[in-house]
Amino acid sequence: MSAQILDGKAASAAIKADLATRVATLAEHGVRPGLGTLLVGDDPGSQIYVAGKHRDCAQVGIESIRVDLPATATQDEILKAVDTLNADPACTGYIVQLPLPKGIDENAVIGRIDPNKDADGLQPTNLGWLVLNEPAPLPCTPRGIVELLRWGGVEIAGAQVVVVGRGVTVGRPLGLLLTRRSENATVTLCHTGTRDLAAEVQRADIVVAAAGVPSIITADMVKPGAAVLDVGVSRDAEGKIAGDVGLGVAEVAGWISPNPGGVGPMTRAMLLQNVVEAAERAAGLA
Ligand SMILES: Nc1nc2c(c(=O)[nH]1)N[C@@H](CN(C=O)c1ccc(C(=O)N[C@@H](CCC(=O)O)C(=O)O)cc1)CN2
Repeated sequence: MSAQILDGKAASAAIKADLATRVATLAEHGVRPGLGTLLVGDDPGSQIYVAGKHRDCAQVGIESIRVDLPATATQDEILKAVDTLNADPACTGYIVQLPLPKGIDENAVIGRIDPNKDADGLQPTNLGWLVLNEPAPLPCTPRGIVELLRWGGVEIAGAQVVVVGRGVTVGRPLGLLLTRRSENATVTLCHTGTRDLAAEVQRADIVVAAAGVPSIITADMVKPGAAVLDVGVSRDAEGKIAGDVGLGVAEVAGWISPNPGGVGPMTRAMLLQNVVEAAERAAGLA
């Protein structure tokens, strides 16, 4: 068996085309959404992702505002930049690119974001709305994963999903999203304290690997026909991506997301979608 490809590039291109028409409609109502990014330091991966977000904005007609601070920026300087974005009327939504440099209190910075401008759905108020199942911007990678599964025709309702990794940008919110009534999956969240990872993965219909450990998911762990999504991004010395899913898994799985070209482009598309939806709500067009 060879797995069907969950092509995030193709799926995100269709989403972006739809968003471009919605941005044009907003323009007819005198509304121009603007996405801000705050990047601190020189992490090579973060530089690539932020540049991609600005390219995406240009493609769909969203204005973009880029704020870069050096790796030496203090907590106070970062909070000041957050306050400036909170106050900037041209910036209708923004993100603080993660991770922040060592020594910075990440939660304090995210907590300072105006929840109404939180394009990432990671501000504590919005994560709280997600727990309460109330409308709010959703975290981009989990939302992108759900959309990619739907796009590929993978049955989510009733599925046994194993998520590997309990990080705040992927694993934890993904568990909340997939267990909503509208998705209705059963989710097991695995992490470094999981006793027998292989046994958990072996009974999964859908595996989401977001551990950041190269090739942690091997072919012998995967149930034949399962959907396997690779969210892991480790980089070698040349900056080349090594995913969490090992060689040979594609021969066993029913669906597989490439990495790059799978969940990453969906993450970026969902960020644009959050920005457009917020602008539509504000304009009374939602
Ligand atoms: N504030 C946030 N920080 C981070 C998030 C997030 O959702 N919000 N998630 C990740 C990184 N991320 C988004 O910022 C992200 C990851 C990957 C991609 C992407 O398009 N990847 C490409 C490959 C690009 C490359 O060559 O490296 C792909 O998969 O095809 C976009 C965004 C951590 N931080």
